[in-house]
Amino acid sequence: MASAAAPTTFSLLKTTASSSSTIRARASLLPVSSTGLRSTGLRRLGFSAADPVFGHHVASKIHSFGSGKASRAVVSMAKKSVGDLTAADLKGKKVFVRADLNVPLDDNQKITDDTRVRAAIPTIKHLIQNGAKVILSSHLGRPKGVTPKFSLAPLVPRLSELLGIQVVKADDCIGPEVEKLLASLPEGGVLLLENVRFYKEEEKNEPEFAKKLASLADLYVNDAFGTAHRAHASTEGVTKFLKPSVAGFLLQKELDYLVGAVSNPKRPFAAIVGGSKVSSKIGVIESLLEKCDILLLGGGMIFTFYKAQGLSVGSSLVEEDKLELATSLLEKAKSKGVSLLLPTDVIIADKFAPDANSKVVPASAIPDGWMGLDIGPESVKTFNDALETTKTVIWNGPMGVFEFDKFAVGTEAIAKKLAELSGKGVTTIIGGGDSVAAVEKVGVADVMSHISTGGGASLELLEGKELPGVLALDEATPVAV
Ligand SMILES: Nc1ncnc2c1ncn2[C@@H]1O[C@H](COP(=O)(O)OP(=O)(O)OP(=O)(O)O)[C@@H](O)[C@H]1O
Ligand SMILES: O=C(O)[C@H](O)COP(=O)(O)O
Repeated sequence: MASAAAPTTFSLLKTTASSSSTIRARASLLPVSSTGLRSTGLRRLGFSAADPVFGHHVASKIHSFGSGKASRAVVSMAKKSVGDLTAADLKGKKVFVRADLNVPLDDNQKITDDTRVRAAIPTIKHLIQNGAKVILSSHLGRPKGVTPKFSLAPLVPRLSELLGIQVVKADDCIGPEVEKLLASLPEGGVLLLENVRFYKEEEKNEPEFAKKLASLADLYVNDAFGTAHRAHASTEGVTKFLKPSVAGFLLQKELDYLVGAVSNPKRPFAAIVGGSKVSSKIGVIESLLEKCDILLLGGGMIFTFYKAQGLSVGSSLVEEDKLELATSLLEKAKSKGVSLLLPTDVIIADKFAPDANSKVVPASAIPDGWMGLDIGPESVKTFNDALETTKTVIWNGPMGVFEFDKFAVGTEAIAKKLAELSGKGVTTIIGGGDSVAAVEKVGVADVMSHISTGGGASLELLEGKELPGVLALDEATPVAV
């Protein structure tokens, strides 16, 4: 039986960089000088300190992965960028922009989190400032046919405010009404199409529907990172009928961090993986084990690892059919020379509820009838000490049931630690989903190097999968900066 008195640590840190041949999202890795890259690269990507989402902190850090003479940066994902298009390419042109404006709305149809709207702005601004006519498209929710509560109408005021122009809204996404509104759209104007998922053909990626969408425009920009893992008509099909088809600034930034910084990190590189179940994170853990030096595990999945090591876990969440897998992941970490840390103490509860009785116990001493709902203070300290040594950190999945205040301490402590490290120049990447919600809850989202706007899409990228919405875009001509 493994001792629970100290973190389960395997081997020393790796010191060599992983091979980039494992990256399947086709990063274009170009050599750069240690100083000359940043401002040029940033201008090329269209970021500025004034951007609503990409503030100075993020802008000043992007594209500085790696270190020393071997320093290399991901200039693009080998995809043509909207930043490559100038006024000569754009003036008077109708540009179909697929964004992910799938935002949460309250019962009064008010946007409760506008992150995705703000994230879409740099691309749209670049286009309108260069005289293009922007046809803006998105889905919202998962409607089955035309469903008023999934209309994109609530997006118009916020988009108009952020862009500083009145956005025009169509009641359809194809057809004569859209064509009429487009005919009267001025250069620098934005026409927001209705929810593209009101047509079942969208998710079926039907070529005839994609062709109709494409027929509205002269060229295509995909900036919908959150939907890039879907091969739908507006994310993939449309590229077959519109050239050029290029990546927007948000899509590029997501790829630069979630693929670029992760596959070519400044080292030591730590990955923190939490969440509920190990089964939903197998791909992510296996992929990160190829790249990281330190792996910290938290969340509900740790109990499957404990049980695999012969510890009793009370009524904690356990996936009985994943015990062998947990053992093989521990062995894999060891063989790869990755330092894998499991929490040594946990906060346990007598029921799954916000008002449960709770106490801190060693991971080896969870009594029957109690369940682990957070990592304990000793583990937080051990994790923080390990993180202190790093230069790049990626985090996916909460350390505990952070929705209940009593069990949010471990998750919040990690969020605060990453914020502190970010302030010291460590590249900090929050890989989507609930960890983003946790970082926002603590109020430290602004200081992280990158907060992904994608849930499923970011997980798939971290698993090393190719995203159809990215693959479909035109290849870039590599440019040395
Ligand atoms: N010890 C635990 N026991 C049970 N559930 C837990 C535990 N720790 C964390 N969770 C739950 O895990 C959930 C998040 O897990 P998930 O795997 O979905 O993470 P994620 O990848 O960040 O989110 P998403 O799936 O939205 O991308 C949270 O709702 C949290 O309450
Ligand atoms: O919110 C998301 O993850 C994206 O907008 C994709 O939405 P979907 O899971 O409904 O395709």
